[in-house]
Amino acid sequence: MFYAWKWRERETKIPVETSVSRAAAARDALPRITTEKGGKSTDVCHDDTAPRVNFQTIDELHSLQKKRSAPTTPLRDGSASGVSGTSGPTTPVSSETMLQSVSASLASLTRETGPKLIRGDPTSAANVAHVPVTPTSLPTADVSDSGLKFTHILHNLSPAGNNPLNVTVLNQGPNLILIVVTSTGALATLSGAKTGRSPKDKRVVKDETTEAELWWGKGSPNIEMDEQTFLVNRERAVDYLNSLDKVFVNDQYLNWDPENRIKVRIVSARAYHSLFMHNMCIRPTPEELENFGTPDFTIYNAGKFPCNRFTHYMTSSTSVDINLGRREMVILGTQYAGEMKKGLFGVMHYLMPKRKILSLHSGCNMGKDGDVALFFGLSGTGKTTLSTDHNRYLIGDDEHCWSETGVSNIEGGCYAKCIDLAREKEPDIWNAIKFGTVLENVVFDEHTREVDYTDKSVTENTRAAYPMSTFRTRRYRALDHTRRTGYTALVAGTEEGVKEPRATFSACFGAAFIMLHPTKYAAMLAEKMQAQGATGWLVNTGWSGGSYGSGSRIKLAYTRKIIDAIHSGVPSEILEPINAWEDKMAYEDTLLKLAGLFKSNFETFTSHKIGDDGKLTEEILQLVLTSE
Ligand SMILES: Nc1ncnc2c1ncn2[C@@H]1O[C@H](COP(=O)(O)OP(=O)(O)O)[C@@H](O)[C@H]1O
Ligand SMILES: C=C(OP(=O)(O)O)C(=O)O
Ligand SMILES: [Ca+2]
Ligand SMILES: [Mn+2]
Repeated sequence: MFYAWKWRERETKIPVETSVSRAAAARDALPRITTEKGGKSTDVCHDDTAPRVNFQTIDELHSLQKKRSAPTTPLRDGSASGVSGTSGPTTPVSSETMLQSVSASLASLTRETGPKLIRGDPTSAANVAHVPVTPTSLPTADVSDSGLKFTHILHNLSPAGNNPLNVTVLNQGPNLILIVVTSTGALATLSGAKTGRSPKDKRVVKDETTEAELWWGKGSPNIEMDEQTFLVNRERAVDYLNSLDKVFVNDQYLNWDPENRIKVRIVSARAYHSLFMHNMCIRPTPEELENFGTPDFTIYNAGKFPCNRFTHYMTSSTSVDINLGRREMVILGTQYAGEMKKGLFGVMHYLMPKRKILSLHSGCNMGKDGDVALFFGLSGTGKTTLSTDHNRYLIGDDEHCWSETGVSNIEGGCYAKCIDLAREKEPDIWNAIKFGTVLENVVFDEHTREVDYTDKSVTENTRAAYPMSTFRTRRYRALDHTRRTGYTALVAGTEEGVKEPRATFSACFGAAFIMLHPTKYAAMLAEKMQAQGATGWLVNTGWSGGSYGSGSRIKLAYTRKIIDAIHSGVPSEILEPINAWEDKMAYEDTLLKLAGLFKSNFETFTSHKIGDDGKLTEEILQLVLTSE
């Protein structure tokens, strides 16, 4: 059984041949299901009441972000220096249709049919476009205060032009974390207490369909919740959003392949989240926006507003909930913007394989001759850095789809780690940090507003989110040759609680985002590599010359040279890692240890059968066992 998504579903069969060589209109609410109650998932969930290392209060967090300095250039504190812009809507979308659609998205499931909406910024009354809205309900006994007021909708704002995002940003009030314009024009902000993703707080609704289709249990990133609990959290987020004076709404696309793109709506409380998704998702043209219609998937991002810990399945005040049946995601108790993009990536990991399209956690670029390279790796291994190559066209830095016709980027922007970012080392990323770019959790000088990229006071996981239009790019391109490079490790910072690199075998170089069993993606990868004659390379972008502690991270310049060598067809023998280790015995020991970890990790997958006869599982296992 498939969910009734609005697009044409193609017949999908999991390919069974392998061998890696050269390689809908709203679905009715689901029937309530019963799930095991009690402490089933206590081993995977965490308690976030542990004291923070760096800050205890919002004021302390703010003071971490601002470096003390002597005021050389007097700038007026906080306010709109260097910022201009007028308020009011500029998108030519049919206002009434959009408002009705957003009102339906924000409707409480238990009270009014939808909030009363007005376009524009309430803080600039003169410029607000009042659009007549048909009253959704007359006051009755169950009406709420939020049903009596108007909510201002800031729809598809962009950072530039006549749009008021920049002004809006600075007008969020004293209790909220603000955005500050830095010396390059990039907008710096804080994500609050959570500065990385919260995989232990991610929940996926288990219903009769997802129970059968998704990967559950040991090793899986999908921690179950039931439909009813999802609705409780959804209502919590919607009620919170409806209590606000203004709400940001982004209507955008995912996937540059026009045949396989989906329409997403992001409803959020903070300008920063709206601007982040404006940069990260594909931006519709005014005409496309006019005819946007009903989104295929909606995110309700309540940001800092927490979940209720007395709610079933909740083990902290953060909850990131995905409901594939309702085509909705709810975010409570975290403002880290990466949750939104990676949440949508999970949705693509569910939808695309149904259409025989392989979703990939990878960077991607293309040479002048049309050769395509995919860079697989967990967070911090270099997908963004290495796919941003001055001599090649950037396709995308993180999320791709490999279909029969080519590789396409899912997103419209990049999300670069910027710890220790330097102009000389990474000029392209450096230059992308300008007006419109969102800088998350970086530290800047309070007077000059120059960013200090070496400063980890807030977090090591500092980020820059910028639109792809910054680079020479090819958005979508038929595939000629694919070279595959891969390495996996878990670096500090991107996930809460990870403080130093850890050896890990993350299925598909991104187990946190997959929805189906890893062997399904593995089978598709094997088939596609074989069909396209793709070559795979394992490139170490991590420790060289010894383990973490004694060795050091291989220089970025050298990694780039190795990748250049791969592109120009150098023989693989010269790229032997043992040559870099002085202590050959230590190398052998580490290798053996790693092989042992790899083998025991793989045992998780041996029980899973693909296809009717499990032949593919056996073949993959055979490959693993003979490669020792
Ligand atoms: N040899 C190397 N190869 C790739 N990145 C490196 C290397 N040495 C250091 N780095 C740094 O590691 C980080 C890689 O992060 P990023 O490219 O954002 O990873 P990902 O996109 O895979 O999460 C960057 O800060 C980069 O400067
Ligand atoms: C944004 C993320 O991805 P990456 O670190 O791979 O860029 C993340 O994992 O939160
Ligand atoms: Ca987190
Ligand atoms: Mn990245």
